[in-house]
Amino acid sequence: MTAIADIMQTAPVIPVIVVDEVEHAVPLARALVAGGLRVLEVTLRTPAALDAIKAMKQVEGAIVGAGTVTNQQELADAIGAGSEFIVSPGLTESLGKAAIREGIPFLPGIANAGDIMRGLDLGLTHFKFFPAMAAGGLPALKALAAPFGQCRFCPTGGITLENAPDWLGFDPVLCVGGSWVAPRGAVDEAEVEKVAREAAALGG
Ligand SMILES: O=C(O)C(=O)C[C@H](O)[C@H](O)COP(=O)(O)O
Repeated sequence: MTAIADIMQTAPVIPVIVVDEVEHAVPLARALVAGGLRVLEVTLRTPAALDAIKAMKQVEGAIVGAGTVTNQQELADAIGAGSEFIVSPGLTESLGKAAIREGIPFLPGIANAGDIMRGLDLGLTHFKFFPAMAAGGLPALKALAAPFGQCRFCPTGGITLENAPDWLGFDPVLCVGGSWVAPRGAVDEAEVEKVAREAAALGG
């Protein structure tokens, strides 16, 4: 199993995906992977999400995980669907312990020092900074990261092609998450691939 640090360093942008119709899953994953974004976070926000995860895993090169995992039941469902990593908007002790017990790469959300300290208590060092822009943007993450030199981050929430380079220029940031690369609805594969390619190029 790939460690969360490796997953975070696979591509500079993790698409945050909302799938309403399972038919959209494979074309979307195919276009994103073709554009160079291999790590795909499918949010458990829609009834189609678990089937979308199963379907996307058939796309060669895709590393498919579940997002918006908020409790142990959702964790079990996500793992059952074949998720290769788990993203959560926040961090509870019960979810953190369960993810560690399962041995699945886990990226929980943090937004303050207490959240980070709860993660460190569990042995976690890699976090999603969420909601990145609303929680104070890059100045907030710089201030938060300073006392926690061992931690690495994936800012998500309000990230765009335009502001992503600023975030990625900060050393503790390994990647960013964003929905801008994965529009909802019917998939124009050529267009998604083009937008993904621009995002993948942020990695230099
Ligand atoms: O669903 C989750 O688990 C979340 O944590 C929320 C998402 O990460 C953000 O909604 C993505 O933010 P945007 O790129 O600004 O659309």
